[in-house]
Amino acid sequence: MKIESLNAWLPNQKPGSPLVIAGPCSAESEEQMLRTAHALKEISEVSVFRAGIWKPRTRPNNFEGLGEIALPWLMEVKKQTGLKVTTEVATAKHVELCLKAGVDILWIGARTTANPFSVQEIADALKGVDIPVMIKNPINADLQLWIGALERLNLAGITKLMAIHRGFSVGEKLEFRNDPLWKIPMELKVKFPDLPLLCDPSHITGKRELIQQVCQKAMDLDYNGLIIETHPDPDKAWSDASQQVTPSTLASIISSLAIKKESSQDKSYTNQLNELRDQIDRLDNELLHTLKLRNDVVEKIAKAKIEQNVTALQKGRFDQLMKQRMDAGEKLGLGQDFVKEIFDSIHEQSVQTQTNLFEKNKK
Ligand SMILES: C=C(O[C@@H]1C=C(C(=O)O)C=C[C@H]1O)C(=O)O
Repeated sequence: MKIESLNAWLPNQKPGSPLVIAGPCSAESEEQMLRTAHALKEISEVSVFRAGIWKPRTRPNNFEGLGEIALPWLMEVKKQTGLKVTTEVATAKHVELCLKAGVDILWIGARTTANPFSVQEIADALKGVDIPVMIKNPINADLQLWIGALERLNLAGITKLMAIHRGFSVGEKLEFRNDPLWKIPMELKVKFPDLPLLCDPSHITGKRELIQQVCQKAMDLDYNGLIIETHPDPDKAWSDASQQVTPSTLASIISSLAIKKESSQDKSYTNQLNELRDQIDRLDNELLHTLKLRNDVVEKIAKAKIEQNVTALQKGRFDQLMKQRMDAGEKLGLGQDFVKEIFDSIHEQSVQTQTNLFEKNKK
């Protein structure tokens, strides 16, 4: 993918400080938007104003956004405050209306990203247009679908692309509204290092009290920016009331953040890091060696099972083993989920090794 860096098209963005996009979940009135925008303008880090005009809702008969009539209000925000403005588009018609009005940045929502037909329709409507587009992760935990949407826009000639991490629907009751599954955006960042990545803590948490901690985590993971729902009177918001913050809360969240740099040239730091990374390299090699030894034993077990015509999977043994490993891990201060994930993966591979040998032995 050919992606332009943030600074190439947002020249006022201070290098090293996060891009902050803020504004209400939904446009409710011109007065509400201007009031929010004027308060946001006073926060120097905020450079883009957001407001939803077309709202995809899970169930019918909920507030679905005011639609087209709110577009001139967005433009009035831009005129009065100088902030760039952005809204969500889900159809070619939305794109056409936004382009006609002069909206600066578009975003594609999580439900739309999940549907390649819709993404392609938007990409086609943007052919030959030079406008930044932000793409939220699909609601389901599918990195390829997210990449696919970015590629569709990129193939249509959009090079000012950004990804927004808003968490994933996993259908379980969680502390957060959407499961962040941090490893998915991290994989995206490693795969496309030039692609700016923003965090949407409002949709991840669903609760305003948890927003600060998620913002800090995003900064610790080297995200390029934040998109945070902000409302002058959050409890009275027409949508997503519990996750919106006031402009003054937003200001204190932003000023509380410890912004880290990507690297440091400090001599004693680099020396220390090199030594510690040597240790990691050695330990990882030992881990690999141990895994190879374990695999040799698994192969011996497979041969014994072939003789006796016994199944590869032994649920009782695995349950017992997992319990013991998790207890032992906990005593060592390792997280239970971490230990479980590792042994699940080792076990899956082990069973696979055995069934491959069973198969080979048949021939
Ligand atoms: C290796 C075995 O086969 C499978 C793999 C296991 C493992 O890798 O530890 C454990 C139980 C079995 O499901 C075994 O039966 O011991």
